[in-house]
Amino acid sequence: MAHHEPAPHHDPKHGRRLPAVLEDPLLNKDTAFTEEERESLGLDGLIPPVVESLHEQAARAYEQYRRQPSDLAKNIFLAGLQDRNEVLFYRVLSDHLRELLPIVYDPTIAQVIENYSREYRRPRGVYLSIDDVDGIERAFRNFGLGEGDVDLIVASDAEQILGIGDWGLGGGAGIAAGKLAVYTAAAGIDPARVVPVALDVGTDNEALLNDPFYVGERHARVRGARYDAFIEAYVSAATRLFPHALLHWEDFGPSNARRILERYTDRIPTFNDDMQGTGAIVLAALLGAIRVTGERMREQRIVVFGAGTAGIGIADQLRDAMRRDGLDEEEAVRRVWAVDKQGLLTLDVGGLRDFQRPYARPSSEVEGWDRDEGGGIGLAEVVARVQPTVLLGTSTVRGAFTEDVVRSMKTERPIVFPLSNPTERMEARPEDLLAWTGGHALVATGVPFEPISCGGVRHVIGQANNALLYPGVGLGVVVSRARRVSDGMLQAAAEAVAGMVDVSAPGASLLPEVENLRVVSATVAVAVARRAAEEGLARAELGNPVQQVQDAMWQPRYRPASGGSRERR
Ligand SMILES: NC(=O)C1=CN([C@@H]2O[C@H](COP(=O)(O)OP(=O)(O)OC[C@H]3O[C@@H](n4cnc5c(N)ncnc54)[C@H](O)[C@@H]3O)[C@@H](O)[C@H]2O)C=CC1
Ligand SMILES: CC(=O)C(=O)O
Ligand SMILES: [Mg+2]
Repeated sequence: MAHHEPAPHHDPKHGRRLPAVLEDPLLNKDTAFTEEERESLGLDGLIPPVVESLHEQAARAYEQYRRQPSDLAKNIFLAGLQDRNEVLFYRVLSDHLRELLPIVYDPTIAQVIENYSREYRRPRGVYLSIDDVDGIERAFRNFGLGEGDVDLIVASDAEQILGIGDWGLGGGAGIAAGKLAVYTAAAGIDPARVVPVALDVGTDNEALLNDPFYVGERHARVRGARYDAFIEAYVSAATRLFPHALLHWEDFGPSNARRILERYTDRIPTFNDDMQGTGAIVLAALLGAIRVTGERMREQRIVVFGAGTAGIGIADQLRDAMRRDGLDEEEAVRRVWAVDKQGLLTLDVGGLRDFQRPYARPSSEVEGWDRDEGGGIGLAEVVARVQPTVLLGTSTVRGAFTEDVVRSMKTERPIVFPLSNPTERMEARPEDLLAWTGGHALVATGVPFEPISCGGVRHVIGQANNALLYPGVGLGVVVSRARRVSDGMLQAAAEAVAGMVDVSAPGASLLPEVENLRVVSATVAVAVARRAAEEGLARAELGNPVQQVQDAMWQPRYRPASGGSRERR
């Protein structure tokens, strides 16, 4: 190579280096660089001579994708594409959203996370360690974005990834990147203005601790004061460096999830997706379901199976919805029965968590109810006694909603949402729920399903996954520059989603279809931004929110290249 002219950014001390635009996935266009760009950027002879359109590149990439032998391989292929060329990655993802979302996100993301260290190829985002609290600010600075350059940060400590438990560093890195890919595909959040953050506090997962390939800190999870100090250091560095950013929390353990949200929700724009995003999307699905049954929100009797982060997050939002429909706080709380490992939560069961306590029932209410060997009141007994109209699953217990349990709901149109992810954690499969109820169950699930035929009706299964909601919330916050994420903004998001659904045809989905995700997200964003303004929380002027949301949405298309600068946009 010594006899060649040096490449534009050649530094002899460091050997040969490709021009920066080919190495930066946010700038790279590969065969789509025009003749003029190739000349001005010093790319002549470094790319095959053909000049292709994004459309042509996307067709090739999709062919390559289709040839991958497994879902995990497909995800790894797409991650490689994202690392080379983000515009092309998002073009392919957007063009085939329904097919690719389950590969980039739920359910395949669970496998990606379980295999993170073994399949590790290159870094993405910022890795923060509890063993180097002083390095937090440096890590963010090294990422290369300045004040005003960041709209959104997704952080996870991976204690409760989906329903698969503690996955340490790879869990945090994997879920943060996956959630952000959905933000961009669904709501056009600019991929140059986001940061995925893995908060590595150790792991209690023995398989990881003993895996020679594990890339995280090799010690047990740190808890208590040191944990809180680490979270505080993360929040203060992030808000100091990126004062406009929305801080999104994902897949924390139940006690930390709630404690962290409560600590910061009145101080900064922040939200917990598992508690609030899930609560709002389930509210949206339930609003659809009661339009079918013709009942009111305040009339529902709701059994929540799995009273953790998601379960109680949902309960809180449904309680608030019943209050808005005329019940007082006490009456609304009394229409929710929470069941966890101990069985029905009553005031006398051991191990009640703070956030479960409001839903725990007085013991006098359950006198004479059947108890199992351990003394608890199991789901079957609760359902038989309560005769709920709504049964929600956030337990991670596969198959917990048996035929007997569902039949004993005895209501004509049982509303049953097995929400646990990934697929092998679902409380019931939708085809079974429909078969057991002669097609009468109103079903929505956390993972996607193809439509199901039952009794001559084609049932479209709504995906009650927070992915249908949080991207629009994030976009609404970004556009309005909201100071906080309020309950009113989440309510507005839920109602906006519900308002997009027509449930009049038999078998209709209770939620909008994934193909329409960009429309859903834009609609949610407008509703969220408007509510932020009404509540005095918007820092941006909102003259025309519809247009402002549209203008803010990043599109996967190439922009004219502007020299070979390594500056991120
Ligand atoms: N569809 C969606 O958008 C979302 C779904 N989820 C799913 O919900 C599930 C739970 O997630 P998190 O709430 O974050 O976890 P979590 O750990 O906070 O909650 C799970 C709860 O289920 C309880 N549980 C475990 N085994 C049980 C049993 N045999 N009987 C009764 N209860 C039992 C646990 O004690 C815990 O309270 C996961 O599968 C997750 O993927 C979570 C967030 C969003
Ligand atoms: C969807 C989601 O956030 C979860 O399962 O944790
Ligand atoms: Mg989650």
